[in-house]
Amino acid sequence: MVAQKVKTMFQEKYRGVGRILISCPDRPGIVAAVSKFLHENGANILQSDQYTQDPEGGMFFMRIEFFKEGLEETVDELRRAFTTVADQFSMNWKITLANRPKKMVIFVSKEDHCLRELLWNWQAGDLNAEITMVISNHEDSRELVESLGIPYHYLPVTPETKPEVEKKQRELMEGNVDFIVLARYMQILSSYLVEHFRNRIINIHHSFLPAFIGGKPYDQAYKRGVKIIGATAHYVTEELDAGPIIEQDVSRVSHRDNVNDLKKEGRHIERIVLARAVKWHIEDRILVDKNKTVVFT
Ligand SMILES: Nc1nc2c(c(=O)[nH]1)N[C@@H](CN(C=O)c1ccc(C(=O)N[C@@H](CCC(=O)O)C(=O)O)cc1)CN2
Repeated sequence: MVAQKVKTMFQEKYRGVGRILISCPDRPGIVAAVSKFLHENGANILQSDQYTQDPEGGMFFMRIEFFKEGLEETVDELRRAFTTVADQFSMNWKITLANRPKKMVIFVSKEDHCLRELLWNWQAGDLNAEITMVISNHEDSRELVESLGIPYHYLPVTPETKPEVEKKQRELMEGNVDFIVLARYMQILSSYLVEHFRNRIINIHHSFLPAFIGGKPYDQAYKRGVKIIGATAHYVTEELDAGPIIEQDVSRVSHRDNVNDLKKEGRHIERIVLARAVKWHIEDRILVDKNKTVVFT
């Protein structure tokens, strides 16, 4: 069973590995205090990244990956102990377990190239996640998804039924989701979902934002006569395609390309950009600062 094989592999590979993600007002002594805390609590730093916006007094961002024997059994005690350091520096922080797979729910409509990329990466063992279900407003991907033993929920949507459908989506995911990926899901989410999953819904927009927001971006790009097309992975906010950007990439096109040529080239970029963003989210590499991100790759 693919799911169990993926889960077991990561549990062994990342046993005892934890991550601390921190954002706080910058001031001297933060790195020293966090390093001292980890040393005093029997943890060994494996990787440390930090970034300060403005030495004159901006925000400070940090991601530390560490090893501590028996972490899985003592992580709650470590979190309680860290509050002293966190309070001293007014930190926004979290400590996560690298070997606990995040529960990922994928939303898809008819276009399945991004879904397929995520499933392929997951099967290959590159995504430490448990795909707990796929939700779609079309039946097209049911056979593919269920062939991998993943539950598939078909929930057609109209403007009139959207509120009750979103309520059903929330009910289906309850207790079974850490984050959502919109893999070319062509429905605008209401604040009912967006607020509940703040900075935990990743969308792939098929343009190089902020260009060509909204529907049919390739048609917009073709009409504009662009020489570059792109894709953008971002966290979903109430405002369409305006959330914190996580990853982008581009590709050259020319006057010889029609709209379908743009879409065909665009599908390659969309898949790669979304997979990168999902992997970074799973690995706790993304910190959100207002409407921007800091990504520690
Ligand atoms: N609250 C948000 N929801 C969604 C976002 C977002 O940024 N905020 N991104 C979109 C993805 N998207 C482009 O990438 C997009 C999807 C759908 C539409 C749209 O006009 N949908 C219509 C219905 C269209 C149909 O039924 O075929 C609608 O929802 O009324 C525009 C852009 C995902 N959701």
